[in-house]
This record gives sequence, structure tokens and C-alpha cells, in this order.
Amino acid sequence: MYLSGHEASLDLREVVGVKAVKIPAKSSTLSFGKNAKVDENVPYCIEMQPIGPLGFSVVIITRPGNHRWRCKQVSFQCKDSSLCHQWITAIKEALKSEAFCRPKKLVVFVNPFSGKKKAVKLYRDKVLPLFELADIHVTYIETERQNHARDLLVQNSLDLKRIDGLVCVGGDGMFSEVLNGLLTFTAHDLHIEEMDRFEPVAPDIRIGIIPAGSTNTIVYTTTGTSDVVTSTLHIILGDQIGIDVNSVNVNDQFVRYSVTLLGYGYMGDLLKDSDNKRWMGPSRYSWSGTKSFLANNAYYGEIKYRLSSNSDSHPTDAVKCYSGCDICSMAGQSNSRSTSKVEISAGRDTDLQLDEQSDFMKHSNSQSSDLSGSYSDSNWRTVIGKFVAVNSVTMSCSCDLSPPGMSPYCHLGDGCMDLIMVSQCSRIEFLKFLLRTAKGEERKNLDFIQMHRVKEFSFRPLTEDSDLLSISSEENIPQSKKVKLKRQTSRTSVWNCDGEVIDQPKISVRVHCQLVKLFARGVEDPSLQDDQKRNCCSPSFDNS
Ligand SMILES: CCCCCCCCCCCCC/C=C/[C@@H](O)[C@H](COP(=O)(O)O)NC(=O)CCCCCCCCCCCCCCC
Ligand SMILES: Nc1ncnc2c1ncn2[C@@H]1O[C@H](COP(=O)(O)OP(=O)(O)O)[C@@H](O)[C@H]1O
Ligand SMILES: [Ca+2]
Repeated sequence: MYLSGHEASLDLREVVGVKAVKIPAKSSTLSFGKNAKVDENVPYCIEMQPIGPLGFSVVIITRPGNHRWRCKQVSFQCKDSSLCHQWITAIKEALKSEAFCRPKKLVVFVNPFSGKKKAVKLYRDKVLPLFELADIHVTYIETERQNHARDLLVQNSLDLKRIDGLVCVGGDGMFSEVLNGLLTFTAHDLHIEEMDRFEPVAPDIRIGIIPAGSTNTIVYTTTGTSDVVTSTLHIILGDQIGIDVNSVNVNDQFVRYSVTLLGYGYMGDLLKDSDNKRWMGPSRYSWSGTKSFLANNAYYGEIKYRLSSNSDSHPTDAVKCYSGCDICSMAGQSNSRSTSKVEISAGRDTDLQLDEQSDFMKHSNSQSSDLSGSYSDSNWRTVIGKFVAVNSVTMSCSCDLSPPGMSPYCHLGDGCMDLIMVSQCSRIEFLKFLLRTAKGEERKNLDFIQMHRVKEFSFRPLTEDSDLLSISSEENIPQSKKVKLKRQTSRTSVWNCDGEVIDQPKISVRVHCQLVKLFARGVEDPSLQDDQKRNCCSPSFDNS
């Protein structure tokens, strides 16, 4: 796996590309001779000997810090141009090897209106030159409207069987559009039309994201930074990581897939308010966030959730999900074992269980207006209360506003989501929650917060007359209290689903372990040396 000589050893896994160069007479480059050969016994180990003036440059990645990756050129001299070309060809061929899983053909979608409207320029200036260096063939599509990319995918206008991946240059919303398009296409390709009745099928191709949007959570959480060059390099090296995907149903009908945040109350109100302020760019979220904060609305609702069967794994367990994460690897292995047995399952065991459970809960619970959990044998719980926010995240959701993320110990591919419920509280208390979230500080001791690691959940707003009884513990509610409760409960929020508004408050959500693969490797553990970082994650080799 190394390109090595007398004075240098380059890890081919981290070579971006190679090109011919003219080397100045007094250069401090390494020089190698005509006895150079590719060692047949050691894969990708190239031996070189010193020689003459022509040369080639190998572009490799460096890690200057803060999870950012950059390029560095290492130049080699050759005696003549033919030898130089032999070297270039040998290295290019080595990089094309299947074992590296590098993409050769990509479709790139650019949303020109993402974030600060710089996506097209960012792509042309920073991304395209690197794709060219890496010999990646690109089909470039600048989107003209919302759902343009999704429609192209669903209608299979792009011949997806012939490409290695999709790249979106934009924000989380653009990714969500491409994800939904790809999963819909994958299902239709297998003649599955009713998405709510089937297990979603994992697509064959990977998705890459170049951060050019407003929040860029997915990029930040899967690479540790929101940096255009870093994301481009992860794509070129052929990194891959499976991430959890949620399917969201409204009234038992599938509506969409999500990967970052599902937020009711605060996050929903914030998003709805910000949607007609897109002209403000990314700062629309802080503006609308402040407005929703001042409004301090709280909403009645009933949440049913199924806890993760791994009781050791919890949103506050302080186990960070780093590149090569053991918890995600184990979940991925058991997931691929179960999906290899039954590729498409028409059964809805878990939903039935939910229905049975719902009935069970109705008859057995005595619920109060406070947050109150109730147990069952099958890990289902019900909570009824008045919430400022109900958030569920499938990954930590790190971003510039909150580098540790909404749930710092959430895992990218463990088949679980972290459910964070914020009960009605004062503005000061909610500010405390927001500030601690922004800084990644302990929230365990805030008594208005509940956090659980779950596999699925459902939410329904409490708005009906019959709900009043379950909200109030008293059987005989005075008429005046009934009227007041009725007024309060008639107010509902919307769901923020990866930055898209879902107007219907009653939803059910299920997580699908590592359903899609991204061109990323997860955040590299900063306590490791560079060579340990390379070795702890050799994603290009682990599926060969
Ligand atoms: C006082 C500082 C408060 C900092 C609050 C930090 C909470 C951060 C949690 C971040 C979760 C991010 C989840 C990501 C969702 C994205 O998929 C999704 C779509 O992204 P896209 O536009 O790139 O397509 N983005 C969003 O839904 C936006 C979420 C933005 C959350 C920002 C909240 C800012 C709140 C500012 C409050 C100010 C209170 C002032 C009090 C005096
Ligand atoms: N050409 C376009 N015009 C308008 N909206 C678009 C276009 N292309 C994509 N979109 C939509 O814009 C929304 C936001 O895009 P995104 O790239 O996430 O930017 P931001 O991070 O600023 O919200 C997405 O829902 C996406 O579907
Ligand atoms: Ca997860």
C-alpha cells in the first residue's frame, strides 16, 4: 500500500492523484531511477530508484488540524519522459484498483441558491480541479428548482447503474432531496411502489456532500468540519460510511426519509418562521430561533418510544462515535446478516407491536400532566406532557452553531436515534438548555429534560376532548379548567424534518440501520497520530 523509495514512503490510500511536472534544476524533490518496479507480492507497494531531470508529482493529503484535510505535492524526478509516463500510468492503474473503491463516475448536483449562494463558484474553484486531478468523470447538473434533482433520480434519467456516486453541493436540504430521490428510485427499481408497506432497500451507490448550505450538519458530523476541500478529498479517496436513516409516516402513510433532526415545537416553529426568510441566508435560523425563543410556546403531546435493546448505550454515556466506531461496526454487521436473510420484508411486525402497545397503554396507564414514563415488557414507553421541544436526532448533528451537536454521543450507524424531550419550562431554563447544547455541556441534571436512545417513536398532539382526561389526572375537571385546557391544547406545532416542514403533527418514525452510504469516514479521533487515523479506518478495503 505504499509508494516508497530511498527517502520517502507514500501511502497510496491517501494519494489524491498524480501528474507530470517539469522539475526545476535545483529542486529538493526526491529522485528515483529506471530500476523502479511495482512489487508484485506486496499490493500497491512501488519501489523506486534514483535518476534524472523530468518528473511527476504525487498529490497526497495532509492533516493541518481541526479535522481539515489539505493537499501536498511530493515530486519525483525521472531520467526521461517515457519512464515518467510509465510511473504515472502505474500509479493511476494502482489507484483504479477495485480494492480502493474510488469513484470513477459521479453525478454532481449543485443548488445555486444554497447558503450564501456561492455553491457554483465553490464547486468550480475548489472541487472540480481536484476531481480532474483524480480522473473522476463528472456529469454536472445545476438545479433549476426545488425537487429537480429528486425528479431526475426518481425518473432514472441519469442511468444510475453506470455511476459510482451522487454528490450534492449544497446544504442538508439538498442532501435530503437527493437521499429521498435515490431511495425512491431504488425501491421503484425493485417494483416497490407503496413505500410505507416495505422495508426500504439500501442503494448501491454512495452520496457525497460538498458543504455549501446553511447548517451543513451532515458534513460536519461525518467529517468533523464543514470544509469544502476536506469533503472533496473524502469523496476522491472513496471513503465510505453507513449512516442511519429514518422513515417518517403520517397517518400510517410514508412521507419521507430523514437523517438529521426531527424537531417539534421549538425547532418546528423556528423552521416555519425561517422558511419565508431564505433571502437572509444562514442567519435566518438565528433570527427565527430568537423569535421562537421569545415566544416560549409549549405544546401538549403524547410520545411513545421503543428503547434500544442495548441498555448500556445511552445519550449521556460519553462514548463518542469516531471513525471506525465499534458500536456502529457491530450494528452494521448484525444489520447486514439480517438483511441478507430477508431482503424485502412486507411484514410490519414492529408497527403491529406499536398498535398492540397503544391499546395496552390506553387501558393500563394512569397518566398525569407531568412527564411520566410507563413500562412494558417490550421496551415501549409512553410519555404525556406539555413540551417546549421534542427533538429526535439520528446523528449528533454537530454544526458551526453547536460543534458537539444536539446529542454529542449519538452514533452515525448504530440503528438508533436519540430522543430529547424538553418539558414546559421558563425562558431562562430553555436558554440554559440551548447554551449547554451549543457548548456540549452536561444536560443530565436539568430536570425538565428527558433523553433516551430509541429505535422508533410516534407522536400525537393532544387536542381532542377525550385527550383532556388523560392530560388532567382529575376525573371531574371543572368547566373553567376544561375551557382553558381546550384553548391550550388546540395549539399545535409542525415538524422540522431535516430542514423541511411537515405540517401534520401526528407522525411515527422508525430508524433503518446504515441504510445509505456516504463518501466519508466519520470524525477521526483527535487523540490519535496521523498513521493511527489512517489505520483505524481503512474504509476502502473493508468491503472487498
Ligand atoms: C444561544 C445559542 C443557541 C445555540 C443553539 C444550538 C442548537 C444547535 C442544534 C443544531 C441542530 C442542527 C440540526 C440540523 C438540521 C438541519 O438539517 C436543518 C437544515 O439545514 P440546511 O438549511 O443546511 O438545509 N437545519 C435546521 O433545521 C436549522 C437548525 C438551526 C438551529 C439553530 C438554532 C439557533 C437558535 C438561536 C437562539 C437564540 C436564542 C437567543 C436568546 C437570547
Ligand atoms: N434551484 C433551486 N431553486 C430553489 N430551491 C432549490 C433549488 N435546488 C434545490 N432547492 C431546494 O432548496 C432547499 C434548500 O437547499 P439547501 O441546499 O439545503 O440550502 P440551505 O442549506 O441554505 O437551506 C432544499 O429543500 C432543496 O430541495
Ligand atoms: Ca444513530
